[in-house]
Amino acid sequence: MCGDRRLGIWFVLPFYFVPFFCRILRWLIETIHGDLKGLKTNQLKQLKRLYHQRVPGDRFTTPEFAQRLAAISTELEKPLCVYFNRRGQVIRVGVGTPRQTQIPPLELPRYGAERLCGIRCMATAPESDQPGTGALTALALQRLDALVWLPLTGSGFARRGGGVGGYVKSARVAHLLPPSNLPGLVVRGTESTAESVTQSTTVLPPVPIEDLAEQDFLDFVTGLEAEFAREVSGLEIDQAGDRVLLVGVQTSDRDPRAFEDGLAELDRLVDTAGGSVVGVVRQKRSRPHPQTVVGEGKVEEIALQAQSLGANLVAFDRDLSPAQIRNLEKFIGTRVVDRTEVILDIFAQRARSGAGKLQVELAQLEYLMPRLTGRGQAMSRLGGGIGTRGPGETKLETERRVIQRRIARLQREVNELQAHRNRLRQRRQHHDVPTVAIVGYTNAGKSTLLNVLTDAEVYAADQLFATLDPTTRRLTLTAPTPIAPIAESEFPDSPEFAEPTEGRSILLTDTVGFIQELPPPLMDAFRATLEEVTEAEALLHLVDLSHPSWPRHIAAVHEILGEMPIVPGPELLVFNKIDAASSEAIEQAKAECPHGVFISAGDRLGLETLRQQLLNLVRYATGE
Ligand SMILES: Nc1nc2c(ncn2[C@@H]2O[C@H](COP(=O)(O)OP(=O)(O)OP(=O)(O)O)[C@@H](O)[C@H]2O)c(=O)[nH]1
Ligand SMILES: [Mg+2]
Repeated sequence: MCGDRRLGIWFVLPFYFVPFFCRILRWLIETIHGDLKGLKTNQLKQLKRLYHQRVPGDRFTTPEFAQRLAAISTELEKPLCVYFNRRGQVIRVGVGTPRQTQIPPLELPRYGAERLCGIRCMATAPESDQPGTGALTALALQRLDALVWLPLTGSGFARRGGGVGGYVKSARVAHLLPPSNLPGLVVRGTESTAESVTQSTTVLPPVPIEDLAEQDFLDFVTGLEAEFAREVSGLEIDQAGDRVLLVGVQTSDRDPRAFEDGLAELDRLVDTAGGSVVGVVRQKRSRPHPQTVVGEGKVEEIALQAQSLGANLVAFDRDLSPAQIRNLEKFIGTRVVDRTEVILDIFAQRARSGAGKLQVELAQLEYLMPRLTGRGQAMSRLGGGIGTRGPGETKLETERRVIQRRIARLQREVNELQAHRNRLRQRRQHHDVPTVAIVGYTNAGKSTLLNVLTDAEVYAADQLFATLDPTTRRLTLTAPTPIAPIAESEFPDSPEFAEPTEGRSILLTDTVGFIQELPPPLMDAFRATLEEVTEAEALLHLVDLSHPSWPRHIAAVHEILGEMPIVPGPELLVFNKIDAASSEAIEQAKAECPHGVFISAGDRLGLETLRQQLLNLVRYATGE
């Protein structure tokens, strides 16, 4: 009997609770967005009722819906926006302009550059018959299917039977333009938001509302998407990697030349990482914005540029905090990386040897560790690209603890590697062969020089960070040939050159290239490799004299050497690529560094003088 009653309760309970939950659900779904100040309850109810209406999926609108919306808007004396999905269902109602009621980036579906977001907005406008920059910005930022603009007449009438009419007569449709319509796909330079938005959107002439209701919306949108897809696939054939928008922030502590150099270097880094730069946005600020690095307006401009140029990655020329990356990704809607991540990605692609891979993995994990939470919420990191290669992807999803354990293990392995290298070095010292490490900015020609001096076969290429692992080769320095080759006569030899000297064997080590503001995780992870430098008896500091920023490169190398725990031995400054350097650069270098040696490793110029100077350097370093 009692059991029967209990059963009965279980049977009846859902009838009480289901409607209750349905009401909560409806309340949650039927939210009215935007500025609700001063709205009466019955007006709110009227707006909520819009959620129960729908238009046929293949129509822009129906005259009835447009008139109903216009009538409410006229009564409220406020603009209204209604958002539809492709099935014609109302998914959002807002009081205000398209800008004020737009869907936050995280709530928007993202289908990639070849598709639109699947949502269209119908907006009433009490005052303007044409969408302005604000509305078009919203259209571009959300990648809306279309914006249907309904200018209000200011009056109207109620029909018998409940219908309304006369509140709106004509409508305008605005939509996004495929990238080829932009003047010059590669936009390098700053553009204002207004300019880029008018370039990436178009507003069609007004049509009577009845005529618009006759037009096939699905035909329109599939045609537009087909055009986007054609162009995007064309772009993808051209460039397989990431399409990257660079952002440079010139804070007051940055010298303008150094800033431009840094930006050019980031361009090169992105290129080396396999991405292609599609545009550059610059901003001058006294200091970085704590939340978003650049100002609010600039974030919007970046988002718009990324949209209109079809960029899928935004790279900043400075390091970003984990919170800044999260905020930027949320606003911009694409992945955001900083300079360190681009460099780490290059290292991940380049690492060949076990030791190199180990060090890169350690650096990547140390970098990613504080950035694990909330990263990549706005977009999938699947599918590869800058910042996703190497150990990143799968481990990102694993727990922090697992990663910490892995870091500890890698650290132990790096320590073992360090001990192994120590033993090798001790053996060399045991044989009393002095070591000279070739150091220098990345791409200076270090590996090329080792190859021409010792017939080594180290990989040398016009790429940043072509070398990650050190290579050591023996070089026998003998007395100079008495007749100097033609090239030598261009660069007068030092007085010692003519003196016959006896031969001597040295070990020459090619090392990983340096870069300004070397990311600390890399410095840490490459400790074992960099010790080759600190333990060398002397350094051959190679400088690419054909690079316009060579003085800055010298300073950057000195700065990194200064941070090393053991002070490296004496240094010989060698200027490379004189075949490609300007005569002014050669003159300036000679004036500033009178003891420098001038060579072209590529054209084998000045090598005899270099050998001689190396011998002197080694003698000086070993106290002979
Ligand atoms: N014009 C000219 N190019 C040179 C010379 N020496 C090297 N290069 C070129 O410079 C580029 C970089 O050479 P690498 O030897 O790989 O430079 P690296 O310093 O080892 O570079 P990383 O290992 O990437 O740090 C290659 O394309 C070389 O062909 C030179 O004397 N003149
Ligand atoms: Mg190299």
